[in-house]
Amino acid sequence: MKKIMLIGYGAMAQAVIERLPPQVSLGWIVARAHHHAAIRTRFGDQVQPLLLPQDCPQTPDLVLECASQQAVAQYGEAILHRGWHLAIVSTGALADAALEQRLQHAGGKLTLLSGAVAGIDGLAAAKEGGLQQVTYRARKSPLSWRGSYAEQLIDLNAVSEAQIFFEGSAREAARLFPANANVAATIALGGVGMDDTRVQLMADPTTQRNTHTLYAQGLFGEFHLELSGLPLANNPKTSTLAALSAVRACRELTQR
Ligand SMILES: NC(=O)C1=CN([C@@H]2O[C@H](COP(=O)(O)OP(=O)(O)OC[C@H]3O[C@@H](n4cnc5c(N)ncnc54)[C@H](O)[C@@H]3O)[C@@H](O)[C@H]2O)C=CC1
Ligand SMILES: O=C([O-])CC(=O)C(=O)O
Repeated sequence: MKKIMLIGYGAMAQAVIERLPPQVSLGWIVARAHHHAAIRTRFGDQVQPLLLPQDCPQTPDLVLECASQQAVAQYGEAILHRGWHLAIVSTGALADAALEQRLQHAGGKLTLLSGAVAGIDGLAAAKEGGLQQVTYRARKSPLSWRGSYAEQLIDLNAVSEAQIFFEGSAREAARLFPANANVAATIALGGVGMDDTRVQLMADPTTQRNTHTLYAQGLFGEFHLELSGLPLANNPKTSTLAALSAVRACRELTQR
């Protein structure tokens, strides 16, 4: 039996808990203090709520970050420094170049989950031959952008047709939209980097989906990938596929 630590107790963490493979158990949840009573009530002694990963008395087989870019910045180094395996979904944290360097040199094992997008394997292969252009566009409902920096760029209540409200680099997108543009960072890290990956963010009142469009061109030829994902019921910002990529990381623990 493999025993994992989850960081976060929000929509994605709940979706992961519901789908944990049979040979994987949840041992610890790093969560804000106000979640601890609910965790104890739900899991009894089986799962220990923690304020910090470092409070864990054992070595988890995997630490699964499903919380925020801020959580990666706050705990990432300490986890890796212990030699533990950390898988992160809030990949946009690596838009902070200094943090990326610290995590790369901290030890342990860092895995970037594919999250809400597909095609990163092909993009990384294409990179071996040289990539000339990588662009990414996210199209989500106005509801999915609510509470984000988008509110300063567009009137989300008044948007009547699909509208691009942000264009810039993956680094800018990931930092300005920490709960919405991690995919931009994932694509950047697999391809031409944070500064050369061009990103468009779009609000579309006619959609209920989170649609990710990836275009890459290089020596290999070109590809155009469009993924139309269903958001989680509890968080319209987050695609179901992102949670499933975390479940897959758990399943892989049992397949080694
Ligand atoms: N790579 C990808 O494709 C995607 C990545 N994400 C990332 O996953 C994160 C989680 O998504 P959801 O669960 O839907 O968000 P959510 O807002 O429903 O839940 C986040 C949870 O993490 C907790 N949290 C945040 N920072 C924390 C910290 N420093 N310490 C302890 N707990 C902390 C919050 O209290 C909350 O319980 C997003 O914020 C985003 O960074 C989300 C969607 C796609
Ligand atoms: O789940 C999604 O559709 C994408 C997302 O939030 C992100 O890239 O951070």
